[in-house]
Amino acid sequence: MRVDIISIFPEYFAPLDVSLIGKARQRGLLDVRLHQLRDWTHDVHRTVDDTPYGGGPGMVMKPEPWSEAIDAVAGSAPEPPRLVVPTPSGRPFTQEVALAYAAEPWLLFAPARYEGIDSRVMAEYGDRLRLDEVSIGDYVLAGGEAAVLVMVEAVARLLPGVLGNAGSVTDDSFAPGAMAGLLEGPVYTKPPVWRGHEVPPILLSGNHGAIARWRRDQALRRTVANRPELAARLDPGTLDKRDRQV
Ligand SMILES: Nc1ccccc1-c1cnco1
Repeated sequence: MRVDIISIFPEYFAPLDVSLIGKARQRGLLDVRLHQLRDWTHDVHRTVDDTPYGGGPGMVMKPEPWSEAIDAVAGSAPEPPRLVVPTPSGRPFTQEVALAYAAEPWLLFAPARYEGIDSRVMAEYGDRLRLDEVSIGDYVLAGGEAAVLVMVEAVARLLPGVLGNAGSVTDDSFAPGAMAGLLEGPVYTKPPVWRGHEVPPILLSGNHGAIARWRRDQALRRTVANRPELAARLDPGTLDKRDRQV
């Protein structure tokens, strides 16, 4: 997968050089290319923003640098990238969206600063680049760069070969499968007793069926406690009679 990111802060993406993503790039599983938006400005101040038409606070990112940058990166490629614009007013970025992105050969992220990008840019590229405006959550960030980091990590870990233990993907909280729709429950490792806290004995029992049952009970409890709206959506058919006792 190729990932292009256009930003006025390309240095923000240094974390993509390390850990899981860094290794995936070194192994050729992921091709991340960073671009400085200001390289497509033509004034001495390398201006990328201006005051909003209609008045109001803040500044809006000008359309010209973005269109020149997107054209330079995506060009007239026969198979153009999918354009992803992080915005608080976008549709929710979910594991389902991450899975859809992981199936794309090429993503182009356009993180904005200020009050956002002139909306004519989205109108210009909406169809040809299959524009997706997405939000990573209901909170206010200073810009879309942090959201791009979140999305690139969520997507890259789904790519074949990136995660060492393929099981990790299928065991995800939000991945399809036996734990589908449930939050992950508590996890433990050695030592068996730490500061007087014992590991739940069931986990040392070697009874894999009972362990799976216990883990599902714990996941269900945590989901009901922390995300009742997810618990409410669970398919009754997936809740066996013991689940209903939780
Ligand atoms: N708050 C923001 C400001 C600028 C660009 C994206 C966001 C965003 C994305 N998801 C939540 O917030």
